[in-house]
Amino acid sequence: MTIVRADQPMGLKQLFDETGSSTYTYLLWDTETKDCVLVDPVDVKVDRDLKEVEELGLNLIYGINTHAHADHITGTHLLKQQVPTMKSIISAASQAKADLTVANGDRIVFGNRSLVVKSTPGHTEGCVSFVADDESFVLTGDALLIQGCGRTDFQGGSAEHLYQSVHSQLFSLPKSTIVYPAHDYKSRTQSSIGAELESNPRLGGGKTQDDFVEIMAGLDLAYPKKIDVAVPANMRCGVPDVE
Ligand SMILES: N[C@@H](CCC(=O)N[C@@H](CSS)C(=O)NCC(=O)O)C(=O)O
Ligand SMILES: [Fe+2]
Repeated sequence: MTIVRADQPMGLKQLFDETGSSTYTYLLWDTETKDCVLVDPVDVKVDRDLKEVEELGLNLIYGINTHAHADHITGTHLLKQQVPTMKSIISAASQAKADLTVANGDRIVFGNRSLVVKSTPGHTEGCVSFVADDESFVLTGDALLIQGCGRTDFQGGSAEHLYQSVHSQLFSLPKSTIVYPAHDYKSRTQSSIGAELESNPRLGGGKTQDDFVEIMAGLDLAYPKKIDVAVPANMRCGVPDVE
């Protein structure tokens, strides 16, 4: 049986990859049982992540990815080598390999705490977001970024799907829910559903789906530098190519 301690905050540490990807990795834990998960770990930051786990006296249960990333290799493979009991998790819709796959509505339980899986495709077909058991925060991956959103021009991306995902699955959360994205390129650390609903320049402030599709079609972004290496590796849970 899962006893949700919604009267106490979940342990949360936001960790940043300053080496190029500007990825936020999240260490979440049950403050009573010390069971923890890492969400969106980066390969070059695995030693830092494990040091955090050790210093806080935590037991690493799951290494979770919001999607098959295009800009960096996930740390889940390296984490599994160092913590063989840890299980990797990704969405079934991503079609990537992992020990466990999840779909909309599933609950990822660690100790007496949990994350609810929300299917938020559009940046990639398999993107999911994770809502804390008490709805105090949501990890949005690359679906919803602070005053922005994930691009929709590769990996089965679709501006129409992303608009629907954000409006139906994320903007329906309480306005007070804190938004923790997988990236920020301007040193911002968090937002809220209320703030994004009101002023996200792509998706908020009453922007229609047609407005959004036009905005996304005009972005003209350079492809991530590591995309050709990162996507195939991430489809294998971060296992590098073996020639
Ligand atoms: N410069 C970076 C890649 C930047 C990028 O494309 N970011 C993605 C998220 S990682 S798949 C994105 O969706 N950006 C949206 C935006 O509006 O910038 C690199 O080369 O690694
Ligand atoms: Fe991405």
